[in-house]
Amino acid sequence: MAGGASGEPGPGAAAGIVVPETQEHLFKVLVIGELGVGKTSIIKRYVHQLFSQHYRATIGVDFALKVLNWDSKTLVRLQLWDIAGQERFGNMTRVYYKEAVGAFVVFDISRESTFEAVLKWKNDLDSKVQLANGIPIPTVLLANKCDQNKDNSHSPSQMDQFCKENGFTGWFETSAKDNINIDEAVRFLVENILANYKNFPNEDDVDKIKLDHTTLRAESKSQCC
Ligand SMILES: Nc1nc2c(ncn2[C@@H]2O[C@H](COP(=O)(O)OP(=O)(O)OP(=O)(O)O)[C@@H](O)[C@H]2O)c(=O)[nH]1
Ligand SMILES: [Mg+2]
Repeated sequence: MAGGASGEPGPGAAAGIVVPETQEHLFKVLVIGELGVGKTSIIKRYVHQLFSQHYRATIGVDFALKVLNWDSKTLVRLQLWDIAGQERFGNMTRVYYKEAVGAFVVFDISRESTFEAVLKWKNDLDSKVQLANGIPIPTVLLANKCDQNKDNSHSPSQMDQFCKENGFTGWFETSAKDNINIDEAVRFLVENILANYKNFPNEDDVDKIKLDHTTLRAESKSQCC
């Protein structure tokens, strides 16, 4: 245990605690797409289980945090960046996209023009943020407001093809109103982010975990002594 074969007490033992073996990840995830497609509503539904019909446009960027007990050894902190639709015409997206490891591009199935803008968002994203190995960050397409009538029907196989051709990891029909497929879409994105992480661990993240454990020990010490 903490003392090890040498008989020397380990750092956890010195502080009177056992350092947990949980891996922690902090993932920055972007939510982008045209005005009014439901980005804020999807995040509110996912994080707070709330929905409102009332539309208040996001100005600039908003944030939400969701902590996921992914499995018995993995804790994921998802930092969701809710970027205003009107930012596509601004010049801040480069700043907002920095260090993101995953993204959702959202459109509204009842407004075809928002689907037409999806590739503008995807191209903007890919030109401004990549993984350390230069490949695009995993990006999931969300066809939101699936509780409404469709403006144009793209069949599932057409959507599959669209995703394949344009570098989307996958797509989901969602409804923030009726809570359809939102948990599933997030789970799918996180699985893909974690798969990348396993192949190319991000050193900053690893350092942060080390720091967290050091802090934990320091805090425990200050409490007990
Ligand atoms: N029927 C229906 N309405 C939705 C859904 N999601 C969002 N809405 C409505 O669509 C409107 C816009 O939603 P928001 O979440 O504010 O849209 P947004 O993408 O954050 O918009 P910006 O902040 O301007 O970029 C609101 O009136 C919501 O109530 C949905 O799944 N179904
Ligand atoms: Mg918004």
